Amino acid sequence: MATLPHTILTDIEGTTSSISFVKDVLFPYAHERLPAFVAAHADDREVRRWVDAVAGEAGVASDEEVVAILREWIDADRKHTALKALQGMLWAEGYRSGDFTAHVYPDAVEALRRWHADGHRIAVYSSGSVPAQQLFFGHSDAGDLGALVSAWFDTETGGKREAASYARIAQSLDAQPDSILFLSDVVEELDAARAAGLQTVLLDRHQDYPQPRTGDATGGHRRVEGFDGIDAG
Ligand SMILES: CSCCC(=O)C(=O)COP(=O)(O)O
Ligand SMILES: [Mg+2]
Repeated sequence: MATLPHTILTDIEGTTSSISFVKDVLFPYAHERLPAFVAAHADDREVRRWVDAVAGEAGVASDEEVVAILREWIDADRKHTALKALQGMLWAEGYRSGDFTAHVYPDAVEALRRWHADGHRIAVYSSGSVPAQQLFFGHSDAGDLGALVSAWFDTETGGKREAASYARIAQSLDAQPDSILFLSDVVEELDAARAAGLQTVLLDRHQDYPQPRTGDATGGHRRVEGFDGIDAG
């Protein structure tokens, strides 16, 4: 990339961080603790808000039914805003008690630090809720990376496969779309970002995608295998 755009907007799972950490550590942690968590916090306003939202959407009445639905959604990797908000609350306990730290690829840590030091603005757009994103970067394997990120977006801004979400993010960042580079492992997300005028790069990490996505499978997006390839080419 000849000149790196001023703003770098990055996805998390499969991009800065391994899919396996999310699927094999975070999701099982939430799945196991969800019933006790909802029972213990049933009167907390934020918990109630999301539990009631799922109950209304699914047409069920009891918290136990909602919990069963949420656990099915975890197994199916549904990127539902209510699930993501509740997962974030659950993971808070795990990070604070030191049960795990968040995986961030060393090449991503190095590039994020370098871009930040060079004056680039770094923003995150993930299906994980904003509080979950902040916990993630605040408790990474490489320490607290939260200060590197100056803006956070989740699906309350809109779905990651919808061009309108990226237009909203550009507006919120007060930036021209083409001054933003979006990094993701998901071609459909990159397609949506490109349709909104953003620059795009596909992360195709061998650990996450053992079959390289080349040719048509890249969707015409520039493909790299790690963050060190982004401002190298
Ligand atoms: C930062 S929260 C953990 C990741 C997560 O729950 C998730 O759904 C990640 O999706 P992404 O949009 O970052 O691929
Ligand atoms: Mg991803």
